[in-house]
Amino acid sequence: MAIIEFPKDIRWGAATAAYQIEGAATKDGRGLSIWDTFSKTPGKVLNGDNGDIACDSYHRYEEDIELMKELGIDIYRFSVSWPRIFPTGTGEVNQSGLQYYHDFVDALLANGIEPMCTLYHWDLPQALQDKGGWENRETVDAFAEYSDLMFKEFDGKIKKWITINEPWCVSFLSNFIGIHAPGYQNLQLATTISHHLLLAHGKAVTKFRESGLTGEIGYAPNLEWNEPYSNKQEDIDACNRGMGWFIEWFFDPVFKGSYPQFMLDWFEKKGVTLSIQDGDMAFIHQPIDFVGINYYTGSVVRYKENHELFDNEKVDIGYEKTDFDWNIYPEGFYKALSKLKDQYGQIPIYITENGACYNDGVENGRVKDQRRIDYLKQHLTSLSRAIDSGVNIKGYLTWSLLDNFEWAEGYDKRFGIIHVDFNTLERTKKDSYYWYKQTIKNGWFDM
Ligand SMILES: N#[N+]C[C@@H]1[C@@H](O)[C@H](O)[C@@H](O)[C@@H]2O[C@H]12
Repeated sequence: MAIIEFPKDIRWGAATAAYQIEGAATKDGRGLSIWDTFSKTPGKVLNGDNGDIACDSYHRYEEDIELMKELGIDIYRFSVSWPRIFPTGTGEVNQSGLQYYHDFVDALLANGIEPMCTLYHWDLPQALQDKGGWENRETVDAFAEYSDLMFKEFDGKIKKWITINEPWCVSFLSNFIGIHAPGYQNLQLATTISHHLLLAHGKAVTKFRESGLTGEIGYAPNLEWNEPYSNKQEDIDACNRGMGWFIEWFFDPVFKGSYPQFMLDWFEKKGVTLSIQDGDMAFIHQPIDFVGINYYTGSVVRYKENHELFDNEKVDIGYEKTDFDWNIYPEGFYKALSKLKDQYGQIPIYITENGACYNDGVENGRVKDQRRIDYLKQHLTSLSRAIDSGVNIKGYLTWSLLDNFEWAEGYDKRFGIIHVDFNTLERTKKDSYYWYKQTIKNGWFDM
């Protein structure tokens, strides 16, 4: 067997998000979010599930923190529910919402766990959506106002900030593919929103820098790896378009100051234009302290004329799949991280999400999720290989600490290393929890 070892200073953590775990959807002045609306729209979420209760972490966070402490993580990524702070998105602040996050963050710190705070993990205040949501540039300014308040309110307590989680999901998955809130299917709308999200990121970074507060700030794009089916140029180009949707489209503006021309050209062919106002790119392109990478899967891709958005198709060559039917593709993790290093240099990277959906249940008080352990071993091996090749990895946070509300899949898809019974809300540590705990303690594992 091979020993896979990690640098002694790597951070080990876990991640969640507000709408997926908190519940208490109408408690203590919280306003409605687009996911409250979407999840209660018939047919949008499997089994009609919603986040009204979720894991009830709003009331049970002390138990969750005990589980984190036992696990041995030293950093925990969570998100703030924007409508818990600004019930209508701007204007009057909900002090109860601020107090909740103060109590939560204080409890993390008291247990030696550093908070990594995501400001936007998809739960846009419905009141802002009613005024056009991310298509409306006023939402960009509202996000900057919300971010500025959070920076100042939690100065000294939170020192790692993530502006936007997975802008590709917020823009294209939610407004072109349409399976996430608010559920539109309009490529021009989605592309406009992708720009406004990056602008919102940039304006929040500006607020952070202007505040002079201590800490680091970044964003958390997601990416999939596309492997060309052959070395034919048409297959290579088809792959690059598919990956360009995730990588160059959301990285070039931040790290190079402009959108990738090959993607602009392709979108123009599809009748999509990008309206960039003077000064936008300067906001977007300003330096950040780290980038969070969310990686789950990859695919073999080939050219297919006039097929879908990028004239390409995924080819099933028999990769094992998770219970979400996603390819298990750890090689893609290494290749994607290497591509980022080659294209964007030595940006500090936190793996802010990596994990797998396996729906193993509790049997005699135990959850035997060996498939999740195997997934984590494979991907941490790829991560170790990336570190050895010089990729500037600062930490690894698995998705997720808890089984939780998996968006359009509701509670049907389980990503946690801790099982949650959504009837009783009882937490059960899975075998993968114990494996991850030992790996964190050792700083290595036996492949
Ligand atoms: N699906 N899936 C699991 C996971 C989702 O639960 C997170 O909220 C997202 O940031 C990202 O999509 C990844």
